Amino acid sequence: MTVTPATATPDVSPAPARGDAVIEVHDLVKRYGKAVVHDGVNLDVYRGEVLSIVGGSGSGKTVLLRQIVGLERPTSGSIRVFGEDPTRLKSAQLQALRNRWGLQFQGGALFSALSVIDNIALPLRELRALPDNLICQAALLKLQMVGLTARDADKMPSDLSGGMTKRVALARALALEPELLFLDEPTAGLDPMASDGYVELIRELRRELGLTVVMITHDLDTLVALSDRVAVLADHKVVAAAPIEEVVKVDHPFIHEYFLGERAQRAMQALQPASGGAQPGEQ
Ligand SMILES: Nc1ncnc2c1ncn2[C@@H]1O[C@H](COP(=O)(O)OP(=O)(O)OP(=O)(O)O)[C@@H](O)[C@H]1O
Repeated sequence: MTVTPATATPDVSPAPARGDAVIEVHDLVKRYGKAVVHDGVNLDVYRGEVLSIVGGSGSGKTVLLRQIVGLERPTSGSIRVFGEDPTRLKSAQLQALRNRWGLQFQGGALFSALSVIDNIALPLRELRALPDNLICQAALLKLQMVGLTARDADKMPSDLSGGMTKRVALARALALEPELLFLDEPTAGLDPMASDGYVELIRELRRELGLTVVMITHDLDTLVALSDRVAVLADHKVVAAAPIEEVVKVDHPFIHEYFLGERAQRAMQALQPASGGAQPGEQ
């Protein structure tokens, strides 16, 4: 694809819905004292899509995710996930809602004193709904799903490479068979091969499990390989939410800098059909 010079104005409307909206963020304002992080953020995430959030350092990507999953309260505005407002639910209802998503947060450390299999089994044990032998079997299945084997089950986190650690964290995020997966910088710190392997894994899981994925990433290769749409956070709002090909046409300084540099142009070449990069609507 040829990257067209930016011509349009900010605030591109979201692409047509591919499914119903799983996440709806409307007029979100978030302030810490006088410091404004979000000032009128609007964003919908549709069932089955991979939506990536990009933005400069400190633009509020993680704070947005933390509000969506109910770890922080918005100053004003509304957030709905599967039609529910996480900030207004009682703890049992919030837990039921949380069971519908998996989180792999940046530095989402494994518990160092627990083995790989016990880390993966933890969310299932917390539910107290299954006998332990079934929990172990379920955790083993998740381990295999992320490309590891039963031989890795008894390893301790300190024995794992960076790529394996991310895969175990992903297996734990998938333990409760979520419909929705949040990934914060999933490939940060991985070498290019491990990063490519991880991207391929997410693609397969998404295809096989029909997951909706919301991902924060600085890594353009990951962004291009996985995203159906990209939401750009700048000026305290979402200034574009659209397929990458449309986002790059938006006339905004951050978008110029981020998408139209030399490195970006190389990553964008992966969007050409022959390369097998993610095509909008790919399942
Ligand atoms: N609990 C908090 N109290 C006060 N300020 C906070 C708090 N959490 C985040 N912030 C501020 O909110 C802003 C957005 O932070 P956030 O971590 O969401 O940025 P980000 O876009 O994820 O950045 P990066 O790409 O560097 O990880 C930052 O200025 C940060 O200092």
